[in-house]
Amino acid sequence: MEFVSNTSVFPTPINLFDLRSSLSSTKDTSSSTGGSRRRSGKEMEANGKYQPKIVTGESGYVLEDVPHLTDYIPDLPTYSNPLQDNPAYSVVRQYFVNMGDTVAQKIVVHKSGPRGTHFRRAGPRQRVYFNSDDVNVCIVTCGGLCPGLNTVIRELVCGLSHMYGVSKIVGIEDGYRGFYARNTIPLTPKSVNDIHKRGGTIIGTSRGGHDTSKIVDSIQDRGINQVYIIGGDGTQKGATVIFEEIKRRGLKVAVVGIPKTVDNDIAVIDKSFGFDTAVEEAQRAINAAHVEAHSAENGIGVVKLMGRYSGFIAMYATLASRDVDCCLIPESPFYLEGKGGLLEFIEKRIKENGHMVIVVAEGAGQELIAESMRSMEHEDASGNKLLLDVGLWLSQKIKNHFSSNKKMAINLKYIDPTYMIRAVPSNASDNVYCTLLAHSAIHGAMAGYTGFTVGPVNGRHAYIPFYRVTEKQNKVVITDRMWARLLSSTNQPSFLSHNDVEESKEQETLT
Ligand SMILES: Nc1ncnc2c1ncn2[C@@H]1O[C@H](COP(=O)(O)OP(=O)(O)OP(=O)(O)O)[C@@H](O)[C@H]1O
Ligand SMILES: O=P(O)(O)OC[C@H]1O[C@](O)(CO)[C@@H](O)[C@@H]1O
Ligand SMILES: [Mg+2]
Repeated sequence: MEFVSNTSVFPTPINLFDLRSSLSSTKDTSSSTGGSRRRSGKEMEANGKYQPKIVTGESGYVLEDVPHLTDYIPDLPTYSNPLQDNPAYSVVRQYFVNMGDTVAQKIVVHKSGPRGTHFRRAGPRQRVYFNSDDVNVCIVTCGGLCPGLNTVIRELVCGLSHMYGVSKIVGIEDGYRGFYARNTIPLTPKSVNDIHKRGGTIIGTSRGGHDTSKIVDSIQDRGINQVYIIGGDGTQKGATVIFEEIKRRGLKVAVVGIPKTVDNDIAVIDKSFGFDTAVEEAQRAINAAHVEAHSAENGIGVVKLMGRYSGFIAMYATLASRDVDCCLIPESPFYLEGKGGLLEFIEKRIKENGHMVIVVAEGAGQELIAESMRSMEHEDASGNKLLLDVGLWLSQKIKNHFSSNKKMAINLKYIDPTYMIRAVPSNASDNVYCTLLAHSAIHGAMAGYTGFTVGPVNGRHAYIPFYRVTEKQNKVVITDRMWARLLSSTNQPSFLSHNDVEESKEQETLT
């Protein structure tokens, strides 16, 4: 069986045979939310922190379940789901999710291998734990911008209102600190009707300012009982401690995380919303760099894209464009000078083609820059390390290289579209994805689940415990096929020695 590696929590393996009847039940009854809820006694550590709900079954099946309000508030009343009287949904055959449905984390399996980790399938349940008239919702957005934030807000408001008849919904202004330092913004289907056409977030966002007790005081004082928190890995860590404090106080408040990251660095989920839009927008910058480079003698276009610790945007934008000669990401160390170095490659490519385009993710080569510049080790308000500008640094290094000894006259143009790619509204497919995320989040909260993040796992939306999306970041695996595809498409050097490759493979096996 697979155990989570988070050291602050200790999984409790539970045999599926004890729970099979409730897990496989097709009907949601007022006394059952699924088998795992019965184990509430085992779920608390001595310090009161959440302990993962692990259910094991035959052939190495593991369910990493999410908390439920009834884990710590017994005998909560249930209500029939208003969706069954909704003309749009009542006609759908099997609209309610079977209580035993789970989603596999790994879909490539072997005949004799274990079935592996599963998550509870997202979707509406026959019985809900909130009476629509009593629901009091708040929505907050935290961290950096991402295309689709407004769409998620819109779909939360419209979904709550149209599917469950909820009318008390407010936005918390400017991120976590807004809970205790700002007024709330009332949100109605009418007021959010057009917001998906705009970039940014209409309720504002911020970094830093997470004060757990002040936030939970504010939730309690306002009588809020469903909290939807949209944000990246830092935000989901913040949501975890809010959930723990709410549980410690014994409040009937569902805490739901909706993962947001333009960098696509959140683990477990297939892809984050806004990522596709960002990759598409990055094409415009790469095209411009290509046009400039192609039209000049020995033209070089350098494009810096976002990606603090994960180079997904740079990798996908490069693969999509086909005009890029070299892509540099944080996960793949490179070096400039000497045999097999970047400068040698640039010289060769310019001689061959007369121009070239380089895409660099903002987190690439940070150790190299720190070696040649005095690093100040600054952090932002959330404690994220502030990066040195790799695009400017690289451009200067290339210029210096070619001007030294009058090697070759080059024409270099540096394009930095980083904020432009995340400030745009989401594209069509991201809009649909945001709708599904919002709806899955609403169904989960109404069904009494809490302390979870929602997201697609192998194409199926699932409820994922917070610790699984915060324990590690999603990164490009440079020994995977995708990075190999990129290397073969750009024909750039891998900058890796045999030892580096072996080390990287070892690390991947350990995680
Ligand atoms: N370990 C933590 N515990 C509690 N709160 C946290 C933690 N880490 C970050 N936060 C809070 O979460 C919010 C967002 O964090 P952060 O600025 O790191 O953005 P993020 O959610 O990771 O999104 P992005 O992808 O834009 O970086 C901030 O208000 C920050 O104070
Ligand atoms: O300037 P800000 O708002 O702190 O955001 C910059 C960071 O945010 C991200 O876009 C993640 O949201 C990173 O790619 C980037 O480093
Ligand atoms: Mg982050």
